[in-house]
Amino acid sequence: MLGTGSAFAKAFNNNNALLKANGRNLLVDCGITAPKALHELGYNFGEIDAVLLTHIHADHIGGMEEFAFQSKFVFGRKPILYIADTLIDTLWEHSLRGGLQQDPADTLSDYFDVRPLAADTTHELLPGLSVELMLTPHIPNKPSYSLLFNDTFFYSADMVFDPDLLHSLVHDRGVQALFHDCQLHPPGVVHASLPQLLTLPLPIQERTFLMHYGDDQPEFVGRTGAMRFVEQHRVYEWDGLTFA
Ligand SMILES: Nc1ccn([C@@H]2O[C@@H]3COP(=O)(O)O[C@H]3[C@H]2O)c(=O)n1
Ligand SMILES: [Zn+2]
Ligand SMILES: [Zn+2]
Repeated sequence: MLGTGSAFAKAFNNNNALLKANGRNLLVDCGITAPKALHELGYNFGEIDAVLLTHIHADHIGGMEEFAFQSKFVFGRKPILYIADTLIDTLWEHSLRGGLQQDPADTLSDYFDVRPLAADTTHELLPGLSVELMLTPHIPNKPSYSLLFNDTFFYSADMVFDPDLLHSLVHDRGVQALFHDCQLHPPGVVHASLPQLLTLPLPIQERTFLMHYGDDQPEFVGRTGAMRFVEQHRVYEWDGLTFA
């Protein structure tokens, strides 16, 4: 995990991940802190093969300008950008164009190999790694897509509490682990709050790991029921069924 912090956290980096599969590197979101977070772990953007974005908030896309510029002008390559088809226009027109547009580069495709993803369909991202984008509620009229990797690992985008979805993932779809954003202090409003997540039944809590938390997270260790915190800079090994 490059970071496990909320949008306003200062003790933690933005909630972004580096997912490795068969020697390839996929960034899961690329927020404001991602360039420095990668550097802290000994990576540079030239080693990132692809990025997958969940939604258009700066803690999830704020590092994309540097990723684009470094890829084009430092490393001379065009990384793959996996993104929901509904987000492409907003990402370019309303977030990145102001910085990246320069003659003759006038589109997102001048910087990235853009691969639009339809929701509710399984897509192969890298050898051995597939994803299904699930539109999950975050802010009204603002699409945000949670991620289901290899049918077994759910990684929430920012989303409000949706216990029916979590129940269905575990009991109908056999999901083994859920990384979920968590607002430690209620009300959640645009995220699931810890008190809400604590109402989940034990079998779901046991599979749930909390991320996207605020700076006072250490005060909540031991107060999360059967749920555990995702830890920044920790490497989670995942064999398709379990984490270690
Ligand atoms: N309606 C909103 C919109 C945003 N916010 C806060 O701004 C943050 C943007 O990044 P985030 O990670 O989605 O978390 C959001 C809220 O903290 C909020 O609290 N209410
Ligand atoms: Zn966020
Ligand atoms: Zn958000």
